[in-house]
Amino acid sequence: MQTLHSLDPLRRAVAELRETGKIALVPTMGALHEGHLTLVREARKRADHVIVSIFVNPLQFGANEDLDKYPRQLERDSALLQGEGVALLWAPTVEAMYPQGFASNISVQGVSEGLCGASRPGHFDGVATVVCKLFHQVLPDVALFGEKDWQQLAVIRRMARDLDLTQPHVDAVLGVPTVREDDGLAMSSRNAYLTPEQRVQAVALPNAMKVAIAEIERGEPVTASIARLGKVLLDGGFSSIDYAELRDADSLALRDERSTAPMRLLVAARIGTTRLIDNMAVTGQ
Ligand SMILES: Nc1ncnc2c1ncn2[C@@H]1O[C@H](COP(=O)(O)OP(=O)(O)OP(=O)(O)O)[C@@H](O)[C@H]1O
Ligand SMILES: CC(C)(CO)[C@@H](O)C(=O)[O-]
Ligand code: BAL
Repeated sequence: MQTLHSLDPLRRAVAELRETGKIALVPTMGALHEGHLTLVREARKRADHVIVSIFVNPLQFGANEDLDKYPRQLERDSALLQGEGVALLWAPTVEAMYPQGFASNISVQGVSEGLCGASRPGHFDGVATVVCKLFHQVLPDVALFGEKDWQQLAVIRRMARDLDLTQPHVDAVLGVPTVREDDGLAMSSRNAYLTPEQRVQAVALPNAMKVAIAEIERGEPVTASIARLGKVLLDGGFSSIDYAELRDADSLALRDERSTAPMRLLVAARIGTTRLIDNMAVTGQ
């Protein structure tokens, strides 16, 4: 596996790989876990060469967020990716990604608004801008993202369609189902911030979501179920709820009572200062 940190060698390496087959891109911020490795394994099934990017993207962190303390473990991550048969690790420096004077921004309207877009202003502009750059740098045939970050996936799909990133080089933006710990907590690099006690409490998030979904699917009023979900989390050690909302799964539009489109329950909540997100399908609406 090659590891590259600047753009010219990356372009040369990508051109060489493309001569011998299809390329899949898996963008990450590192501190890899089984969720990321599942994306890599899915990528290997869909292309001849897998390129993984590791870049803790300053543009997508708010002023009071965890950019400085975000875990950086390049050596460990590199060994894991080597073991998964990855062809190339693209780990650009901040200067390589954002050269002096960088002044551009990709902003996706609609799907970026509300949910994480409301609690993390500017976050999805940062995500869209870096992912757009990654697509242009690597020109992948397929790019894979986790459903754990459901709204992010929707933003990237919208951007890829709007900016023609899916033609001619990028065939697909592929979502991969959320990989969970044995107790049901969605794997996330930020789980490492949890104290042992908070880690035990954190499982209330998927559990309370499953209860709320069962209630909603039985036809109980959505608002009451979501209010109970919030109370269970706050009683169980969570410090605040950023949002808990039922949305149209694809457009992320607010739920329309008469719609039969697939729905998604999306939640973001904090334990101490650690912010956890999760989302699950709601059927039978
Ligand atoms: N549990 C998971 N299952 C499937 N995909 C995941 C999971 N966790 C992360 N991913 C996906 O991996 C990619 C890189 O995510 P990232 O590096 O931000 O990891 P993360 O665990 O989501 O970190 P964070 O704690 O910062 O949210 C994204 O497409 C993300 O959706
Ligand atoms: C897609 C991404 C790599 C862009 O920085 C990031 O938001 C992430 O890891 O989910
Ligand atoms: N996993 C999404 C990236 C972020 O939280 O900044």
